[in-house]
Amino acid sequence: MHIIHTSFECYPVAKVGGLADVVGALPKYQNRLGHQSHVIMPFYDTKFTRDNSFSIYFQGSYTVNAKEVAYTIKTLENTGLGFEIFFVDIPDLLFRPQVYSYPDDTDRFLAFQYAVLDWLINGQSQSYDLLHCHDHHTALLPFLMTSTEEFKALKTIPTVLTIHNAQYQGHFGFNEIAKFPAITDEAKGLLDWHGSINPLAAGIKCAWSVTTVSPNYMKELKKSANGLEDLLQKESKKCTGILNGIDTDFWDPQNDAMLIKNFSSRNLTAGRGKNKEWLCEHYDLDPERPLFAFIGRLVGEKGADLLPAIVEETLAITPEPVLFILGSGQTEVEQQLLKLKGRYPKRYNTYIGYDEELSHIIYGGADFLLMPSRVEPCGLNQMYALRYGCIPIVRRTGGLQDTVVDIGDNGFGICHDQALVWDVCYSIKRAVSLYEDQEQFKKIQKKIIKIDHSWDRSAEEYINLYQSLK
Ligand SMILES: Nc1ncnc2c1ncn2[C@@H]1O[C@H](COP(=O)(O)OP(=O)(O)O[C@H]2O[C@H](CO)[C@@H](O)[C@H](O)[C@H]2O)[C@@H](O)[C@H]1O
Repeated sequence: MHIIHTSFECYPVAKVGGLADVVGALPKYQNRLGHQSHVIMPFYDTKFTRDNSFSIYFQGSYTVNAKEVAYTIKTLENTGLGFEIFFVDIPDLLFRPQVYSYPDDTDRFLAFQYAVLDWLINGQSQSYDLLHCHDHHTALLPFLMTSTEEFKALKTIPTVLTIHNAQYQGHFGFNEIAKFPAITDEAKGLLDWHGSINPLAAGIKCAWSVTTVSPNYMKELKKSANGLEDLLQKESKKCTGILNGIDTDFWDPQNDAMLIKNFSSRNLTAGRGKNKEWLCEHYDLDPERPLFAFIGRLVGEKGADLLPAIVEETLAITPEPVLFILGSGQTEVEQQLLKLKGRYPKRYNTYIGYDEELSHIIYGGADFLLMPSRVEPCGLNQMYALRYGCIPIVRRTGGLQDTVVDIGDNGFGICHDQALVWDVCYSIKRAVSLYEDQEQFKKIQKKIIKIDHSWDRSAEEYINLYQSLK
């Protein structure tokens, strides 16, 4: 099949979170199954675009509501990514250093989608068999393809919308309807959800198929989806959950160039020990104690607001653990975490910011990874942690529930039910007991490093889904 993924993130071009990891890996694994899977994304002003060469593939312009906008489609030369990647260049709107968080984000998302559709109609000799859009930033594509005159030439192309996170829906007011091509009242109804234009809702209504990134998250969304639960129940027949994979070419402790020391199950303890040593030396932590880490966006969904209290409670009452936190997000949480820095010498530290390399060393060196998420559609961190022999401590929610089994149930992780400080602290205590039983601790590490979460299986599940839509 000839597939095009549309996304605002794709690793290694631009990454804010897990969306980038998925879009940077899934097409490669689909190509390995004998398909032609491509990506199209915005052309940003980032290190990646400065460091690489691009060629012009197509130049065009779209007209929406009598306003003509010129765009250029670029391709990356010698991608080495395992898939072909195209970029929409609209300098005024897209060529910026950040992916999101601009006041005109709605205009940016719309312009990108219009340019993609115009290119698909006017700039392609071979048409695609399927368009796969990711999250609300590109969720209007199925609506535009089925419900507007301008883009109706594409209405026979099947569309799949993957919801990586239903908390973010991209809604805006009907006062911005003039930004759309002329549409009928019926089409207006498709854009509407509770009185505003809701791109994610429109995507759910108009896509041929809707997926979430784990089966359990799809079940949860039907009960609670930030206002979209009724819609997901109604559209239930076309909704499925497909668990994400991880790119095991890249996330491979044996060959990961970002690690201080590579390792496999044969030299697991020694190899991981070197990564832990480096972390403890650089961040002034005691290497003799069990090291608990958190990596992620410091936002409520990830339970990040609980972290300051978890640090204080844990270090006040338990003599053993050492904690390290890598993340950025809500300023208040960042400041609270920074404030705690001097208070527990050798036992707590934090790096506020985004650092891909450091994250790999943490997976390869920390003993336990904390994921007290309130919402976790799939979660990639626990899968990276497993592959690197770092035992996950997770709240039973979304994809975490699908991927981590508690040691008490003959499993390999530590699970708790609620996103509460007390629950997490209790799990930390259980983890310390496990760490004290080094024989059992190492046995579990050897077990988790072998768990297969590579994309092979999930890439095939997506292909089966696409083929069922033909
Ligand atoms: N400060 C930092 N420094 C370095 N690396 C950092 C970092 N903060 C985060 N990361 C990295 O970013 C990725 C985050 O993955 P998540 O699965 O937590 O994604 P996120 O919640 O953004 O995405 C959504 O989409 C993904 C993909 O579908 C779902 O798994 C998830 O549940 C859903 O919320 C991981 O690769 C992690 O290592």
